[in-house]
Amino acid sequence: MSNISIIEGASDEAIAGWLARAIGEAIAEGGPTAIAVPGGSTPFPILERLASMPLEWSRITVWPTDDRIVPEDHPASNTGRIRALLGPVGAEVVTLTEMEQVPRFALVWLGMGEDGHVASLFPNTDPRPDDRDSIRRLTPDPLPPEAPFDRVTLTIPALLASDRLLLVIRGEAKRRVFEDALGGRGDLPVARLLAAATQPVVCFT
Ligand SMILES: O=C1O[C@H](COP(=O)(O)O)[C@@H](O)[C@H](O)[C@H]1O
Repeated sequence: MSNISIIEGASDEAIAGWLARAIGEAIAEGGPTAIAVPGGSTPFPILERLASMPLEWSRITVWPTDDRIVPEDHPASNTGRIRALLGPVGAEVVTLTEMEQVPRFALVWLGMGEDGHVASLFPNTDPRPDDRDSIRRLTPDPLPPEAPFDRVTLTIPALLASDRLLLVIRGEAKRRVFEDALGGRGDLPVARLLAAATQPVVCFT
């Protein structure tokens, strides 16, 4: 497991500031910069603040870590919501399909569900660090009631082909799941991901 820093009680503004610095550093190293960002509900207030920060957005390609198989104008579409915020400032936002060639990411930002899923790697899907595919289409079981759709997702090796990992874990129940994963207890997707990570990981709670 890699070097993990936990930053407690961070505001959305503080997390957006951290992201802007990390992305700015990656851009300064030259060339196009690919990042991956989560969906769900937690990231959007942070993304709203990030979108107003002075970054060279035209040099940034944004990949959703995962999405629900719905049209982009559906309220549950992660890609649609990310594009609505970051398209207007000049970022390229990728639509995740099994046909895409996945780059190495400067930064992968992940959320986590209370069931220990990261991206759309749900416990029933047996996500593996040695998966040969970078992107998979799958069906969560049980289907989460707030987003009961088939999914498309980056796999563990695609998420770990990154220079940094960031997690934002809010709420006591998620915190307990995360602490168990860190302590090597259980075999949930988040535990598998963290066990295989070698890059620096920052977790905001
Ligand atoms: O369905 C999803 O859920 C997770 C967690 O979302 P949150 O709303 O509890 O923050 C998210 O990370 C993932 O990208 C999303 O598709």
